Amino acid sequence: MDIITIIILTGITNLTFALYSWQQVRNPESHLACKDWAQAHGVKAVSFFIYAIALYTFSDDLRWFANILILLGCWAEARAYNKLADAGIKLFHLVLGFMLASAIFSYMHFNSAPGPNNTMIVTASYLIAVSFLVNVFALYKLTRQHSGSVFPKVLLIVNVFIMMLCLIRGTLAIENPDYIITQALFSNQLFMFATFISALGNGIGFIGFLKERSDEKLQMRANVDYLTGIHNRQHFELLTKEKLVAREPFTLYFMDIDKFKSVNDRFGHSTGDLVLREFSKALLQIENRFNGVAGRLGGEEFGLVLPEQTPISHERILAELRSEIAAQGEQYIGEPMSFSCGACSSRDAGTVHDIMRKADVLLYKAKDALYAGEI
Ligand SMILES: Nc1nc2c(ncn2[C@@H]2O[C@H](COP(=O)(O)OP(=O)(O)OP(=O)(O)O)[C@@H](O)[C@H]2O)c(=O)[nH]1
Repeated sequence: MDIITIIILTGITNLTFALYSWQQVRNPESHLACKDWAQAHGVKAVSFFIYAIALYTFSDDLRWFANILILLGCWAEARAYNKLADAGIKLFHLVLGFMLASAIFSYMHFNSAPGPNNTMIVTASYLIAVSFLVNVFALYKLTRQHSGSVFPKVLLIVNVFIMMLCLIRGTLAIENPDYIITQALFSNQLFMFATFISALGNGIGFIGFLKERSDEKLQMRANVDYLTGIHNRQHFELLTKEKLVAREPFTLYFMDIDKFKSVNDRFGHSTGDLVLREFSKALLQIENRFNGVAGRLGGEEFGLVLPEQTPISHERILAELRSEIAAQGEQYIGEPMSFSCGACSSRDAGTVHDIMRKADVLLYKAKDALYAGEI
């Protein structure tokens, strides 16, 4: 395959991934870096197409322009990876990097022999390697942040590979003055092929990472109650079912905050929301301390699953929770608050729904008793 075909293929690959990433910008779950990455690869795609035309027409000016665009694409890509990893490199430094690289490249281009030549191969290779070094720095941080994901590692390997390739190519060109004449064709073909592979690797790594992250966020949304951050009803039921299937004996508590409507009516919904969030925090602490499951089942209704064996008795845990909500009531509405509770052991019913139904019946008995003034 001749070099111009490989360059065009590389351009098409960059363009395809750029369009996909650009389309993801509208996805509310996508990362902010999506837009920068799409722009960078759009610029790279254009630069490869211009480069192909430059080689075809033997135009030095077009070759210079294509190289400046390649540098711009590379530094824009560094910006995207920096944003993705929150690596802390300032935009100013990236712009400065691009300006310096363009200035050095332009100076060398206009002061060297016309046509592709040894000096320009060395200059372009080293200058591109610098921007890949920035990518490597940001991607190394990304791999540390997401050690469980394979995609940052793919991106890191691809970027180390292309950076090394640039350095080797530049060094070969320095050490061999005949490089351009004897090896250029083969070496450039190999180099462009490697650039094509790296475009593929970068695309697959980045898009794969984006998809993985947005799936994780969607999963979170599906499992977590939006207001309080604890499990929603569906996930609470699923986790409870897992305990039941694993035959881990437990008791399920159904809790309902008393007279919550009057909190909303007298102090406003934002205070009501605050109470719900604070109560959820207390439940979450219990979940973590006792390997339980806490969830918001509806408005001001909550579920708590506690393993049968806990270091302190369930009565004490519930008493702690009661004094916690009483104190929260004092703090937020100036009077103690309370909740009513119904309970059912996993030994007393066969399915999660049966357990919840039985606990619910007992909860409403407790409510009736509360209103009847019996407790
Ligand atoms: N602030 C806030 N209020 C909510 C939310 N979800 C449900 N509610 C309110 O919770 C209140 C529940 O009222 P009720 O079912 O009468 O319960 P209650 O006033 O606690 O009465 P009892 O349960 O019988 O003690 C309603 O006013 C709902 O508007 C929420 O997300 N935020």
